[in-house]
Amino acid sequence: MKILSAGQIREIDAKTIHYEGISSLELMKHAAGAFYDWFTKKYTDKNDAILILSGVGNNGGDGLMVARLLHKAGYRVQACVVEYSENYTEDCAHNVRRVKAENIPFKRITKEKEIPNFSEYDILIDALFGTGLSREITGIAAEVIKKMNESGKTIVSIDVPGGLFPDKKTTFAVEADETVTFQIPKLALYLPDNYRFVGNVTIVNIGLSEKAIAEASTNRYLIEKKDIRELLKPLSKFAHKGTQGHALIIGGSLGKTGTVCLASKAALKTGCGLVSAYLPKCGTPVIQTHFPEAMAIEDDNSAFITHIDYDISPNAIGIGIGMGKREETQHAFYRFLQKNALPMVIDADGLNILSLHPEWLDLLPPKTILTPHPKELSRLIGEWSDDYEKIEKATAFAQKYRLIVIIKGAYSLIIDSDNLYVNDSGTPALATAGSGDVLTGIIASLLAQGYEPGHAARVGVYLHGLTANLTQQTIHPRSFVASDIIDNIGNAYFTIENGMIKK
Ligand SMILES: NC(=O)C1=CN([C@@H]2O[C@H](COP(=O)(O)OP(=O)(O)OC[C@H]3O[C@@H](n4cnc5c(N)ncnc54)[C@H](OP(=O)(O)O)[C@@H]3O)[C@@H](O)[C@H]2O)[C@@H](O)CC1
Ligand SMILES: [K+]
Repeated sequence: MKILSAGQIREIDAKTIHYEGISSLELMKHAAGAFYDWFTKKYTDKNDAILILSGVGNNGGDGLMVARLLHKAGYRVQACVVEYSENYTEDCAHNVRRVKAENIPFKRITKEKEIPNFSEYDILIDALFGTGLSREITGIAAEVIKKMNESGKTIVSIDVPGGLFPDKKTTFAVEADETVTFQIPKLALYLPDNYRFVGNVTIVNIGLSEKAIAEASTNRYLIEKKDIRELLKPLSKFAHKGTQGHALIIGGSLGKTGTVCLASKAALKTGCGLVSAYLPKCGTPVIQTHFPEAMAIEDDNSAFITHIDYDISPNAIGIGIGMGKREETQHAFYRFLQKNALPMVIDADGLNILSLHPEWLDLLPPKTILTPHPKELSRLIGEWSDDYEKIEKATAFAQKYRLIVIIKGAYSLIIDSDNLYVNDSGTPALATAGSGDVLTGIIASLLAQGYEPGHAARVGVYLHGLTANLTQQTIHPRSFVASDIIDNIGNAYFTIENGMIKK
C-alpha cells in the first residue's frame, strides 16, 4: 500500500471528487462514517461521555459529522469547535450549522477559560487538525492540546493526531491512544519518535478513487498481507530437501550458542531443505541435542570462532549472531568476507565488527541484508537528530554499499535501493531475547530458497511479526519467547496463503 505525502493526499482528495463525481461533503460523509463504524465497534458503552474537539478545517468537519452520527446512535456527545482561526472551510461550517440544528450540545472555544473540564468526560475525540497542518501550533489550540495530554483520558484521533506533521519532525501534538487514519498511510504514523502521539494506528477505507491513488507516484510502501502472498514461492509437488535450498548459519561463542540453535531451527521451519550450523566446538552438543535436524560444523576452537572453513555448498548464509568480537573472530570474519559471494544476512556481532572496520563493507555482495536495531545502526551510520534524518542516512549508506538495510523496531523499516517499506505486523511481544536470531534464520532460509534478497527481507520481516499477532489470544505478550516465533512460522504461512486466521 502506498505511503503518500500530505500534498499527494490532498490531490487524491480533489481527484476523487472529480473522477467519482461526488461532492467534498459526500467524501466527508464517507470519512466520518468509516470512523464511526470503527469507533462504535470498539467503544460500545453508550453511557461514556464523549467530548469531540474540532478545528475549523475539514478535519474539524469530520469531527462534527462524527458527533452527529454518534448523537443519532444514542451516545452522550458534547461537540466543540476550537476556533483557532475564523476561516472555517465550507464543509466544516455546514456541519456546525447541522450540529446546532440537531440540538447536539455545542460549544465554541476561543479562549482558555472556555475550555471544558476534561475530567467530566471518558473519551476525547481529536478532530483539531488533520493533514492540513502547515505550521507549529500556538494560542488556544496549543492550550487545548496541552490540557488534553494532561487529562489522562482516552484520546482517539481522527486521521492524524492534531499537530502531527505528516511529512516532517513533530515536537508537539495530541498524544492519542488510537489514531484512525483515512485510507492512505502517512509515514509519520510509523516512526518511533511519534509513537507517543500516534498510539495504535488503524487504517479505514473511505472510498478514495483507486485511479487517483494509482496515479500517485511514491517509493514508500506499507507492507500488506496480499503483497507478501504474491511474493511467496509455490511449493512444488516434486520438492525434496535438495531442491528447497541449504542455509548455513554461522555464529555463536561460549554461552551464546543458543543464538545459532534458534536461527537454525527458524531457518528450517521457514522451509529450506537443509540447515547447517557453523559454531565453536562448545556449540556442537547443544545444537545436536536440541535441534537434531541441523548439521553441525565445528570450529577448531572450543569457545569462539577462529576461522570459517567448510566443505559444503550452501545457497545462502546467516552470520554474526552470538559471535562476539574477539580479534580472532574478526579475522575469521574478514577472511570469510573476502571469499564469500553467496546471498547473506548479517546481524548482531557481524554488524558490530563491520562498524569497527567500515572498509570491509566493500566486500559484501550486492543486496546483502543487514538487520540492525537502532543502536547497531548508529554504530554503522552515526547518530541522527530525528527519524527522517535516520532514514536519509540509512538510505545513503544502503545505496553506497548496495545493501538492503532492515531497521528493526515496532515498525521495522526496510530500505532497498530507493524504496522504503514499512512493516506493521508484530506486537511488543517480539521484544524478547533471541527474537533477532530467529529473524536472521528466517531470512537466511528465504535466501537459500532462492528468494530475491529484497523479497526475502520483506517476507521475512512480515512472517516474523505475524507470529506475534497470531498468538495474541493464546500467549500473553509477557510470556512470549523466541521459540514461540519459530513454533508459529507455519501458522503465519497459513494465514498469508489462505487468509484463514485474521491478523
Ligand atoms: N484526504 C482526504 O481524502 C479527505 C480528507 N478529509 C479530512 O480533511 C482533513 C484535511 O483538512 P484541511 O485540509 O481542511 O485541513 P485541517 O487539517 O483540518 O486543518 C485546518 C486548517 O488549519 C490551518 N492551519 C494549519 N496549521 C495551523 C496552525 N498551526 N495553527 C492554526 N491554523 C493552522 C490551515 O489553514 P491555513 O491557515 O493554512 O489556511 C488548515 O487548512 C484530513 O485530515 C481529513 O480529516 C475528509 O474529510 C475527506 C477526505
Ligand atoms: K485529528
